[in-house]
Amino acid sequence: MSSSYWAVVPAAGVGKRMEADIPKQYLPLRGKTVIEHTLARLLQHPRIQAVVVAVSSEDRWWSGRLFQDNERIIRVAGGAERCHSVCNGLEALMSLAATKDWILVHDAARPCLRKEDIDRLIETLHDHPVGGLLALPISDTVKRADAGGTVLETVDRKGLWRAMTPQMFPLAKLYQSLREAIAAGVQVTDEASAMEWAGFSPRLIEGYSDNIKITHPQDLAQAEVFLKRQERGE
Ligand SMILES: Nc1ccn([C@@H]2O[C@H](COP(=O)(O)OP(=O)(O)OP(=O)(O)O)[C@@H](O)[C@H]2O)c(=O)n1
Ligand SMILES: C[C@](O)(CO)[C@H](O)COP(=O)(O)O
Repeated sequence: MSSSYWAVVPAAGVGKRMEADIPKQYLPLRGKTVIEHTLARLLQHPRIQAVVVAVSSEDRWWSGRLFQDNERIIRVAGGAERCHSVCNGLEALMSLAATKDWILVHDAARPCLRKEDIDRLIETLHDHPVGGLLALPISDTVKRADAGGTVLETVDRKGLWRAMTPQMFPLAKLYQSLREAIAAGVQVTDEASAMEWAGFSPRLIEGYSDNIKITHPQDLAQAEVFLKRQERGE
């Protein structure tokens, strides 16, 4: 029997680095909010059953959004860190999905995700023993610096990639790995690092470079440009 595909969207952050008055996932972007673009990209994909969104309990912006009454959107409480928010989403799916169903975890702050990238993840990983994630090989020279910005060393970039999302793993394995890594005090900044800690080797899949995470103020204008280009079919 073929597996189903579900999405978990961590959307409970405050966006400190964005230096905005509201959480960055609710900032305006080409006539909608950032999160509305992100959720639309996932909901429009025919293979994705439903999207579990982790929203902060202090969130004042979610209610009244376009998706509030969408039956393919399940809201759960966010957590103190991104990994806790994702864990809460996975916990909700444990009573809805099969243990081997594939979960695509995607940041609310990445609104430029293309259907082709979701297609590539599913086509490449649907029968993979572990799962994997979208990523970009690093093409710049990489420096390590001290807190004051003084270069300490140039890092060999051979084999180095930047992780993006979605990150796609089987529900039960991901949920268990994430909970155990968190319990062990591991710094878990993405789902793949929890799977790696559990001894699995995720597969990296090169994605589009416009799948940026809106993190700093200038990223919003960049996302505007990328969405405009995508609308023109570029
Ligand atoms: N406790 C948290 C923290 C972050 N996130 C989500 O995880 C994604 C990626 O995290 P990041 O870009 O770090 O968002 P913030 O934590 O909001 O940003 P900052 O670190 O600048 O505050 C975002 O969609 C964010 O909403 C979450 O669901 N729960
Ligand atoms: C998951 C992620 O987007 C992969 O690059 C990244 O780790 C999120 O990090 P953040 O510090 O929570 O933005």
